[in-house]
Amino acid sequence: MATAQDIRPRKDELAAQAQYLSTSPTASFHSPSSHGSALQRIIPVVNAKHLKPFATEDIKVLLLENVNQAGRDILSAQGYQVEFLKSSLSEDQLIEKIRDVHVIGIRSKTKLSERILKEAKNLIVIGCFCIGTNQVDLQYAANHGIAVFNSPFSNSRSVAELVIGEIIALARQLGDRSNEMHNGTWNKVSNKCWEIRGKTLGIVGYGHIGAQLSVLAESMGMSVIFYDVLNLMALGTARQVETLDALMAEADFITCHVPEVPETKGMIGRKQFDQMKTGSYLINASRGTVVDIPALIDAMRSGKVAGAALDVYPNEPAGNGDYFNNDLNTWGADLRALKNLILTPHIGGSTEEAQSAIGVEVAQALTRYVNEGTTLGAVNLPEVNLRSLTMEEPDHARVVYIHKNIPGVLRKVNEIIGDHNVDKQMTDSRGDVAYLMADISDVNTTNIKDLYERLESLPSRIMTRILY
Ligand SMILES: NC(=O)C1=CN([C@@H]2O[C@H](COP(=O)(O)OP(=O)(O)OC[C@H]3O[C@@H](n4cnc5c(N)ncnc54)[C@H](O)[C@@H]3O)[C@@H](O)[C@H]2O)C=CC1
Ligand SMILES: O=C(O)CCC(=O)C(=O)O
Repeated sequence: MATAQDIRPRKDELAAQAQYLSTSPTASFHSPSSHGSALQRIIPVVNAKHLKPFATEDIKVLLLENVNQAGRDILSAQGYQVEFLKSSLSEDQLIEKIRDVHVIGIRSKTKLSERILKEAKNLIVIGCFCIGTNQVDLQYAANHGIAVFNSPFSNSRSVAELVIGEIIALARQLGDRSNEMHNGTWNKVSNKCWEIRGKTLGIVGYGHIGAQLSVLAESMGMSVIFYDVLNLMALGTARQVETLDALMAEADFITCHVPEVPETKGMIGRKQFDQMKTGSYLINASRGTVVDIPALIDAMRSGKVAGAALDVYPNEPAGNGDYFNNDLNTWGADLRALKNLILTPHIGGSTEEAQSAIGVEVAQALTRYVNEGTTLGAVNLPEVNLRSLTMEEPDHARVVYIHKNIPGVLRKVNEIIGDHNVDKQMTDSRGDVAYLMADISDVNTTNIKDLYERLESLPSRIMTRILY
């Protein structure tokens, strides 16, 4: 099994380095979930040396939840051993599998809790092939030197378009009319069917998706208001309101685009439904815990809410099949019986465009991290990057030292690597964890082994990797 200290000379791979030009996934003009980085680019270096940690055929990658082919191809092309599964796994199955792997790729269903990550002794990096990272214990991962990457906006447009479709479908009761026709019933009605022009859309969470939706909705003649914990620039003629209460009371259509965090759990509950205008509509394509579904059922039965669209649920099945029943969520049957309710199986980001873009973006981030130690775009570690080594620097090695953020560590590390020529070095910290990268020259495999062992023996050590 490959380990980080395995310093066998890598195969001679002189292929030019992939010319990554991806923007930093956390860079955004207003994203609150970004970690403060300005727009950063991975600048392609002519004649860059392709660093590798150890024999790449030893790197085991487990991809769950039908990760897109484009991403699978990038990882396989590196020579990694890639195992691909269409669905997610039960906790026990996952524990068995994760023990072995260095890289895991998931989407929104696989929960990487502390219990599971504790078993992942070889894991160095997690790729969330989606936006949300609430399914991963990010702090536990950081404290154990496991980097986490996601794709923060590649499926935003797909979600926004789905919501636009749903606004019209709800206003015109399209789901019900279509179901009736499928059952042979002709039911030509205009009662309580509306144009969306001139209606007010209330967006809860004005991030990547909310802002995109704002532009689309205005172009169809809607007025847009939004509520966000941050003070944000309103696009077009949209208007930020001070409170969620104000948004609930004013909007005709309310759509949720907040992350799953403790503050958003049950954010739309009985009190909020009471505040809504009678005959208004609710859409949730964020996370299932954001809306109190029994309260929604009551609000729809009473006529307060005239229609709703749900794409996400507190419990979602691991794979496709006949699972949307009361075993999954106790209120499943009550929900399914409601009129003018569009239920979709978490497909907000499920378009060909989004999935292949996400596949490429996350697979490239994983490859860069495994091969070069670059953390640009990581959601739980500081963002650290060094200019690439070139082919003219054959006896160089890159030291990656993830350590506890405590005083005195840099002095100790520099005592160790300072025996060699340190060409360049960068270090940054995030909370309790710090990440150091240094390129050193004129080192042979014996030096590298020695460096590795000395760094590993420091009490501050979380994880050491040497790439060359
Ligand atoms: N249905 C699906 O397939 C998909 C669902 N999602 C979900 O949508 C969520 C939003 O995605 P993005 O727009 O890309 O995220 P984002 O991070 O760009 O925006 C989220 C916005 O919510 C705001 N926010 C956070 N807590 C809040 C609170 N308590 N009250 C009001 N506003 C709050 C933030 O300030 C931010 O502006 C994701 O976290 C994910 O869970 C994302 C993609 C696909
Ligand atoms: O497509 C998926 O599996 C998950 C989409 C999603 O919810 C996300 O990107 O956060």
